[in-house]
Amino acid sequence: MTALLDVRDLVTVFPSGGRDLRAVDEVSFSVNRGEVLGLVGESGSGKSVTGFSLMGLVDAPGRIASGQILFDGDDLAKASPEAMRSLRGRRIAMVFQDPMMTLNPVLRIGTQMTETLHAHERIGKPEARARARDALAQVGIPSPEERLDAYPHEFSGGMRQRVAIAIALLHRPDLIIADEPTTALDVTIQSQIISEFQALTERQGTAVIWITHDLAIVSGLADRIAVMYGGRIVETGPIAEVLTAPKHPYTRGLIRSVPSENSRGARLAQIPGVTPSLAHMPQGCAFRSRCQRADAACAQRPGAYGSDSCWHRCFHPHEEALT
Ligand SMILES: Nc1ncnc2c1ncn2[C@@H]1O[C@H](COP(=O)(O)OP(=O)(O)OP(=O)(O)O)[C@@H](O)[C@H]1O
Repeated sequence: MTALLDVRDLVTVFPSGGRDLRAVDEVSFSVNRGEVLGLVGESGSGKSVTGFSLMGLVDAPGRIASGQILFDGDDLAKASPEAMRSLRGRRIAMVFQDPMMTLNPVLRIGTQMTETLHAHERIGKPEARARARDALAQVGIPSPEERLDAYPHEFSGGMRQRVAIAIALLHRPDLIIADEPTTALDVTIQSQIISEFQALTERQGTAVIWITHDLAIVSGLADRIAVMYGGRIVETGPIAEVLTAPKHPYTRGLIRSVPSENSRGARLAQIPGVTPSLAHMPQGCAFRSRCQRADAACAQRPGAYGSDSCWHRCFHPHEEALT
């Protein structure tokens, strides 16, 4: 089966001090139709910049320096700004941590939704309004007909994020990139929105890249996982396989730092040290400055070891399952 999205050796850079700093460094992964990929890593690991690269939304002077983003056969890394504008929202949509990245504060919700329907699908006003109302109802907005006439500030944070999700789903895109969409919300609302989002995307057959620093979120949500560190994917595979027998020391550290039922009250094992800044990324394996297994070999850049669908980048991988 050909993947819906096939990202190959993607490099996205931000120029600084006369150098191109690699925020995304030779990243490769694929997403099949209807599949959910969890893109996980600590703050600054390059998850959002990967998402923005796929959407053609990297802030200048940042740019995609090399690699391919094959989406349904077309290379988005080489697509014109016009082609990306036509694709965005319609075939690939993004939900951000802050819903105001999607919503225009001075326009009524209904106007925003019907304008995008008109622009992308050329449908008339009454039909667009009905579609917009149904989309709000689908994400659990009460009295959707009346709420179409409200402004974004008249919604609570959770409801505003629901509206942003409704807009992302409006054109039944093939792929949604969800960038920490529930992080700013309280835990109960968070889990409600996650399960509603999951049900809706499943019903529509939408593929999802779920970006998060929180492994607990993706463990119940994703089919596959890709773990990022220092702009690189260090391990990827089917979620159950990676979570039960993580090979990369960084993945193992992330899993150990997630609170579980059993660990309540116990000290969690934090990964010692901090993520190096882009300007000070170590040569070779980016994790080696924090890794207890690192030795001289790790000054070289590790290749991808394993199978096409399940691999890691480590010279000293763990072989045993987690206990
Ligand atoms: N517009 C920009 N200009 C310069 N550097 C940037 C820009 N955007 C991101 N970066 C840098 O790129 C690196 C990756 O950032 P990114 O936001 O993708 O990380 P992340 O894993 O999504 O973290 P978070 O969870 O905090 O959003 C960081 O070092 C960040 O400082």
